[in-house]
Amino acid sequence: MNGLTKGRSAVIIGAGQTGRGFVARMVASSDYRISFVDTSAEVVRRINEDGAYTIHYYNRERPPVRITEVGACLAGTGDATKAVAEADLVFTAIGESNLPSLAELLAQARLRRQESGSDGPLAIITCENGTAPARVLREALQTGFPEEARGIVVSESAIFCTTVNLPGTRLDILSEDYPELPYDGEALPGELGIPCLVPAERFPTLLRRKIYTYNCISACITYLGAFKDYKIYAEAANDPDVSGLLERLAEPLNRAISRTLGFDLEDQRRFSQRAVAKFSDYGIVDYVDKNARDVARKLGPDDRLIAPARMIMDTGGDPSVLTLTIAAALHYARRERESAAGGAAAAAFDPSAVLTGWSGLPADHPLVLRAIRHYADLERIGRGRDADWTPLTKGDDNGNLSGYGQPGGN
Ligand SMILES: NC(=O)C1=CN([C@@H]2O[C@H](COP(=O)(O)OP(=O)(O)OC[C@H]3O[C@@H](n4cnc5c(N)ncnc54)[C@H](O)[C@@H]3O)[C@@H](O)[C@H]2O)C=CC1
Ligand SMILES: O=P(O)(O)OC[C@H]1O[C@](O)(CO)[C@@H](O)[C@@H]1O
Repeated sequence: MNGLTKGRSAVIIGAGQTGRGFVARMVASSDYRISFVDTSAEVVRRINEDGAYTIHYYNRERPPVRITEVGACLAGTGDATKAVAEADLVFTAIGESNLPSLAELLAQARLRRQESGSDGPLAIITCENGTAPARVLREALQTGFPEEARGIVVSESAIFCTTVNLPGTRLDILSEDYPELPYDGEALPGELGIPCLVPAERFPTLLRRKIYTYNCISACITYLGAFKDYKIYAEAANDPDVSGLLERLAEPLNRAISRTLGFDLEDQRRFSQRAVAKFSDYGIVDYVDKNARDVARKLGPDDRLIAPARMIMDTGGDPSVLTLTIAAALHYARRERESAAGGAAAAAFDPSAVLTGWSGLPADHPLVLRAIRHYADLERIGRGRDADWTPLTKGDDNGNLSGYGQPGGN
């Protein structure tokens, strides 16, 4: 225990699977008191009633970790502002697209801090899957609260740890045994007193690489797996059609990322192989639907499918595995709309309009045209594990999928 850090306070905004199940474990290994802020009254109530919960590992040989003496405040209350104002370190784990909604809370907390004479900056670390979560939060702060923004430092981290709620419990978590949280040490210099937090340089580039490799591969497993009607994530990853497509994706993706972001190709290959190996591990029980949430975000211009597909095209590779995944993601979005509207929205779903709206690409962009053709291919083949995917997976003489030819063609 580091005596210098004794009595410090950490606030984790977002008491969900990552906040409660991973970030808290990273912080609990140091001498910070932990409190949560969440919009869910139910989660806040449970944390305050129980004051503790357990993180179990997929690897049953590792003893579970008990997180104790925790409390929580409901977002939007004075208690939440007070907790953030008094915090030595604040984490967010609420989803990148929700970050702008924190600007007011953080600005009020900063003001309160100043008024109470404690003038140090409010230090935030985002724990979100996104390509630029710190920028998203900084921009919201600067737009809405330019004065207070000057006293708020925003760093970002990369989450490699899979966590799921443990069914049948109030707050317990099932977690991968991941030991550390890498974060942007240039944005937040200085000793934090939390050994599991590892500062890294060039962090915005590292985070983009993570989203465009690890989360890109994950999105392929998820949406292709969802179209085949898998529920368990590792089963989807081990499906022969899906794993064959991942193999086909690996080289163009690795070359594109290595060239565009400046990583050594061999190192990039190992990085992507590790991701595939993890996602194929039946011991890490994760769910297709959990990974499929928020399709609009995942089809955004800078996110895990569109940006790497463009990088692959720009470096002369075949982006068809990604355009097929984009098509499967559109089918997922359509099914979500249908079930929300009781089936009524089926006829109204225009995949091209949805994709151009989310991705920002024009309707005649080669990636959009390919994805829309794949959308029709998938419709023809039909859902389920027994559908014959040979027309989609066999590739042409040049190794391109579906005979769609070279990049730039459609
Ligand atoms: N669960 C996982 O395995 C992984 C999650 N992540 C990332 O972690 C972040 C959180 O994801 P999960 O924990 O899985 O989601 P989750 O849905 O389990 O938890 C999110 C929590 O944030 C709360 N929340 C939402 N908006 C809020 C706001 N404005 N203020 C306060 N609380 C708010 C929700 O009520 C919920 O309790 C996301 O950015 C996700 O991409 C990254 C890698 C792995
Ligand atoms: O909110 P997102 O971007 O789906 O991220 C969460 C997912 O990311 C992963 O770490 C990898 O896909 C999953 O374990 C997790 O469900």
